[in-house]
Amino acid sequence: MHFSLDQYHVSEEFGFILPAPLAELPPYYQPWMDIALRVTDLIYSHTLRSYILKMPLLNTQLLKSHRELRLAHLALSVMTMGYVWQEGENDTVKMLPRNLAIPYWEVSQRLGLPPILTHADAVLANWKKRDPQGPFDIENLELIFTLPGGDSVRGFFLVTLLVELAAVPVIKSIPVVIDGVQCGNTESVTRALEELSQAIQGMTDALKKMHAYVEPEVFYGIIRIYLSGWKDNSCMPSGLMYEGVQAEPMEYSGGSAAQSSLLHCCDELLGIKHEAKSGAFLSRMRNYMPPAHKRLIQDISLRPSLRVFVQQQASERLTAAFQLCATRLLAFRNYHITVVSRFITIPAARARALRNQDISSKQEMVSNAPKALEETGTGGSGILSFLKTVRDRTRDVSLPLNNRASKKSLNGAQHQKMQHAAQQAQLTSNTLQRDCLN
Ligand code: HEM
Repeated sequence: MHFSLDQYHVSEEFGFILPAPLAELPPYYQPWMDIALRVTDLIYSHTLRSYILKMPLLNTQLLKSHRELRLAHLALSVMTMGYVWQEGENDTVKMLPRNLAIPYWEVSQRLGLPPILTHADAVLANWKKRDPQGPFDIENLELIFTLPGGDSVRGFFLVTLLVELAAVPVIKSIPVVIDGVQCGNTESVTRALEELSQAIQGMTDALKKMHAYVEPEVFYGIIRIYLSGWKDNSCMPSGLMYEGVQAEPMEYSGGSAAQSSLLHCCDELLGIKHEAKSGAFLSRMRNYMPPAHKRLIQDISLRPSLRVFVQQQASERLTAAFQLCATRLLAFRNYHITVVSRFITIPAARARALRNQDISSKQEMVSNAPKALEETGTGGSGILSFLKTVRDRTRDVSLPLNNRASKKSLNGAQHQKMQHAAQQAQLTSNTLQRDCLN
């Protein structure tokens, strides 16, 4: 049967990004919007919690469309993160009040999303164009809701959105690859993999923009706490009670691009198998995705193996195209590790050093960062060792090229192009590894 993207809530133009998100809810929900749009100011004036406590309990049945529900979830998520973290890690709350918790729970249930800020909220559904006729580029984009962190928070969410946009051709190639494998069409699988590898390169290029738009100290010292959850978080050891929803507190992980469906799709398509502990974390992250996106990942995993097909066909051009996808995915993960070093590991070391010398001052943004986040993030294991394990398993999927055979079956220009691209990708990952990982 032909593999179609229609049933997965993804589009040929926007991939996993929610197309044209709404920026307004029906007027009945104005009390939510009035607060959600001012969350940052209300946090700075330490008044957000009192505004939320006075908010009316609204009926969610007036929310009808998927886009209305997504906007409502985003607004309620931003309020929740602000409510919990308004006073930093030392004065958190045990309970989310019923007038926020009940509608949040209902909207979450209808969407199949957890009641916490996810990648699907903050990135996929949190954008609008300044000039509606203008291009989809960062200068013409704005967030619908923001959190403390000024231009850096805008940059963090929008650059991540650009990575999602760069990956649209990845999503478009998936059905072509799957159908091609099923019908034994080597030529179409090869071409689709060549496009896919180019799109992965585009994702890495988009990720590089993080440095231009986000300041590491602001990310580490201000933004990160508002993305944090209440699972494996020592400053909220028993999670959060959602008043009027359940008598026991619940635990949820914070927002992270580990919840983006992109890399999960690439992994399943290329046949990358993760090690038990990191694999368990990544599978858990699938519960933080819109259910249709999670289903796409699962359905890819149920299809016959692309890697086995590539090995069976013994076509050098096909093998080279597969190999290029694997190498470029490896380069993306390596680059991501350098980003994490710059935005988390280095500022964390600085914060620790300042603390040890007892010279932490309010002026130093990193000194104000929550200590509880220094060692958490991934179910207890260190962030970098988790990311390196995931990276190493990506390397394992490689199908090295047999050089002599490849010269025979590819024409000269094709061969040179593939060789050059593969060498470039290899060089990038070698350099990155040498520079920052060892
Ligand atoms: C300043 C920028 C970024 C930082 C500091 C950062 C940090 C992290 C951290 C700490 C993790 C570990 C898992 C967790 O704690 O949730 C992670 C995982 C991950 N991040 Fe990022 N990230 C950034 C940008 C991005 C972007 C733009 C993407 C692209 C969509 C991305 C994709 C991923 C993926 C896919 C994982 C799961 C591990 C993997 O599959 O390799 N990250 N990130």
